[in-house]
Amino acid sequence: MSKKLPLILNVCDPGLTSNSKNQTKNQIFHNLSSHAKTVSTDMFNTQWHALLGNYCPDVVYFSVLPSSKVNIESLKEMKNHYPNLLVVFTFTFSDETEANIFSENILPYIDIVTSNMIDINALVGASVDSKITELHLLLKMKHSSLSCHWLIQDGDFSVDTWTNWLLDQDSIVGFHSTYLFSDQRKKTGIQSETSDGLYSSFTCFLAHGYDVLDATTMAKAYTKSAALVGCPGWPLQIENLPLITSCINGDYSKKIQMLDSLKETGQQKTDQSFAKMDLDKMGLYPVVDTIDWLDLILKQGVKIAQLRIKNPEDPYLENKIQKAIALGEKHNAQVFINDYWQQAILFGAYGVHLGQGDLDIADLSKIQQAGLRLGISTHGYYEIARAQNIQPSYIALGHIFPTQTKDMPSQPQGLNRLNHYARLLKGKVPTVAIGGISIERFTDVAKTGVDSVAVVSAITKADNPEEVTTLLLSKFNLVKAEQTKKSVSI
Ligand SMILES: Cc1ncc(COP(=O)(O)OP(=O)(O)O)c(N)n1
Ligand SMILES: Cc1ncsc1CCOP(=O)(O)O
Ligand SMILES: [Mg+2]
Repeated sequence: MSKKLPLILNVCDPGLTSNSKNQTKNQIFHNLSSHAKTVSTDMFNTQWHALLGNYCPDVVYFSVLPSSKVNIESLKEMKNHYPNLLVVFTFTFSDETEANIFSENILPYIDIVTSNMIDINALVGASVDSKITELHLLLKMKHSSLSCHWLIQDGDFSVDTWTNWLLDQDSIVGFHSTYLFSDQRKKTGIQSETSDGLYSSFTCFLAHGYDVLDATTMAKAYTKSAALVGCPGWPLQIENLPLITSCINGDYSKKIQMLDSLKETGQQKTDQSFAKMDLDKMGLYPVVDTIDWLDLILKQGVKIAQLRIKNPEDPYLENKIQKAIALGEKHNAQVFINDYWQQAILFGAYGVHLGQGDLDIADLSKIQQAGLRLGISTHGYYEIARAQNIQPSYIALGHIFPTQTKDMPSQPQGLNRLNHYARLLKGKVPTVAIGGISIERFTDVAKTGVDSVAVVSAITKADNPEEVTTLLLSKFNLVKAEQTKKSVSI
């Protein structure tokens, strides 16, 4: 059965429903495997109920229109009937009256406002050269009770850098793309990132079910490849991912901000990259919590594994970490220590695995300078872009399927997304898939092209763990052999 394509209800000014701007938008929707139904504001105002009933859109996108053209009652009723329906609104400032209508009547029903810096500055009465932190403060003061996101487009022609800011009540995230007047760019003749392209692709990714951070990251990658090659498809080039900076009051550490700002000031990528993995020793990646388990799997020929002890009060923690390192050396295997980066440095581990929260407290420069490998957990495009800034030894992608082993705040990614991530990162940084990977699902996961497949319960809950370990090792080798055969015959 074919999957229904995401649908966007595109509401715009009556005179603009069939103009060339809308054709460009429709092309973007098409390139990104979405459908759009374009209607005028008049039609939305009078027939929103029937439109929503007939088309069941994933996102309603108010693209080019003055705020005063939207019937507030229709908008309000729609949001009351469909509270989970995402509403994106592109705000353009024309005069104070329009701005007041937008702030007072429209904004309460909008999930994401897309706009450019000049219009948002005008909306809140900020000067044109105000810093993003000042703008954030003014927005918070003016709209303190609101929980929507603001995606703001900014650009600097003089350095050919195009920045988007994603603001909410608590954080500012910057997404920067630099073109440096590239030759490819000159060929396409596209002078700047077009905000229409950015907002339309952003809306598409939302309709596909990505969250605002992932959708912004992907829209930046999409518009960058559009400027470079003209008419791109799904974002599959890691070079086009934006540089992510300036997370304040958010979840991210000063350490990562420091790495980001080092990059911003032109620090060479290679200066900070973490030690490399031995790719030939990736493959089945068991994650276990005791030395006995580690011993068992390494004896079966596993060459990459992790010691993951979740009790920091374990009285034998240091002893176990030392034993894990020694076992790795004995079996010539790449053994990672989960979480305890200081002990891993102290005892000379092969590598450390850190999740997004761990990155807040770890000293990444110390890990890198000690020559340890670093693996980082990610759960989508935004975190992949951030992890890529850090240049880790591998990027873990998860969780792929529902798992009983760890409480996950995010949704399972599924094989389709994993396929895209694996293609995006192939040849750039080694990848590890993790989460809910059973014996039955193992081959399909390996076939996505990831370098390693991490499992916990598939081995630790098995009746015969030794047998399952050898089975999974051979399953991985089989897929790898088929992939090598294919790449040779192409
Ligand atoms: C290979 C691999 N991928 C992901 C994780 C999860 O790390 P994290 O998000 O820090 O969660 P904990 O494992 O610490 O609970 C991992 N350990 N290994
Ligand atoms: C540690 C971890 N990180 C993301 S999912 C997961 C647990 C995976 O365990 P299982 O293979 O049993 O689903
Ligand atoms: Mg962790």
